[in-house]
Amino acid sequence: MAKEKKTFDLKEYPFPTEEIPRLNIDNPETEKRIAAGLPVVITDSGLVRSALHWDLDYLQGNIGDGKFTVYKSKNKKFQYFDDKKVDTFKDFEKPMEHLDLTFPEFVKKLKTAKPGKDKVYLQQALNEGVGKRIVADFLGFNWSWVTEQQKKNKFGALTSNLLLIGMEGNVTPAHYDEQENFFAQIRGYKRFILFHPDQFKCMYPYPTYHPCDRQSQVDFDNPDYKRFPKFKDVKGYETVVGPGDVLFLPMYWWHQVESLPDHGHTISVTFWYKAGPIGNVVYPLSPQQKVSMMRNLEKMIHQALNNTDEIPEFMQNMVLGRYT
Ligand SMILES: CCC[C@@H](CC(=O)O)C(=O)C(=O)O
Ligand SMILES: [Zn+2]
Repeated sequence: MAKEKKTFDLKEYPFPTEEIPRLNIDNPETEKRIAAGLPVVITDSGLVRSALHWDLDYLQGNIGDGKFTVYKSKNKKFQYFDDKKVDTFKDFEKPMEHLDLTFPEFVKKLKTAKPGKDKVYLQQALNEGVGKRIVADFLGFNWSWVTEQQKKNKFGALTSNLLLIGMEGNVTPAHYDEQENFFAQIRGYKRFILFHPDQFKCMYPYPTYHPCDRQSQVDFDNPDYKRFPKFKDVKGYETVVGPGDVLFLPMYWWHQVESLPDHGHTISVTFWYKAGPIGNVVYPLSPQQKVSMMRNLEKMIHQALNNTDEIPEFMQNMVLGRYT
């Protein structure tokens, strides 16, 4: 008997979205969508079956006494920034604070956080430092399936399995990644809002040399349509993933991710894969290839000018009145 469809009270955004298909791992459509670079929620994969019992107590008892990367945010947003680029932007204000905490210190902060006060988000790559029961759980992941997907789709190497433990209401604002991602949900519910790479023109990412490279400048809660007029034309896809669900999140697809309010803290694990080898170029170029080209051109101009202050005028001189 099919599981009754869970319904959620979701915040309305000012753009239309379509539902991302939820397909069983054995449905032939599932692998077709992965091969086509289309998002799909894969049910009954068992990818993280050996971790579905993970909760804060179990993890605290078994994950080890090392330090974990935890971000703290004054609001609900956890916008990634590249520390290595911070000093190229003197007046850059870090959107969140990086703490290194033991697991018990993290759990205490998570449990004592006051509504509307600081929120915390643990984001730590699973590595050999974890306790042996966690290692056993990790080895129990459905590696044969995900490795088969990696090979079939000619993905590059597995780069990391990031453990994510977020408070309800936490938001990772819209951005894209340059890796393929099988996102496994273990506990709680996360809303994913995705946009096709061809929506780049509506998403206005920061410049590549900015600490928030790959992140959209648009504040979804208060869009500035003067600065970002095309955002009003954006069209998205969305889904809510729950325990056992795996979302295939293709490289360069934009996504905003929210730990649903009123559903408790969330636990997730990512399976990030490098891009595969570039085959022969086929025209017309894909939106993903055009994003990659824009990135390379921006980086080249930044390097050649060797002065970030000169870049805006250089870019405008090249385009305004000539290609506009
Ligand atoms: C640091 C990674 C955060 C994650 C989104 C989320 O679960 O909050 C994401 O963006 C991804 O898996 O690509
Ligand atoms: Zn991401």
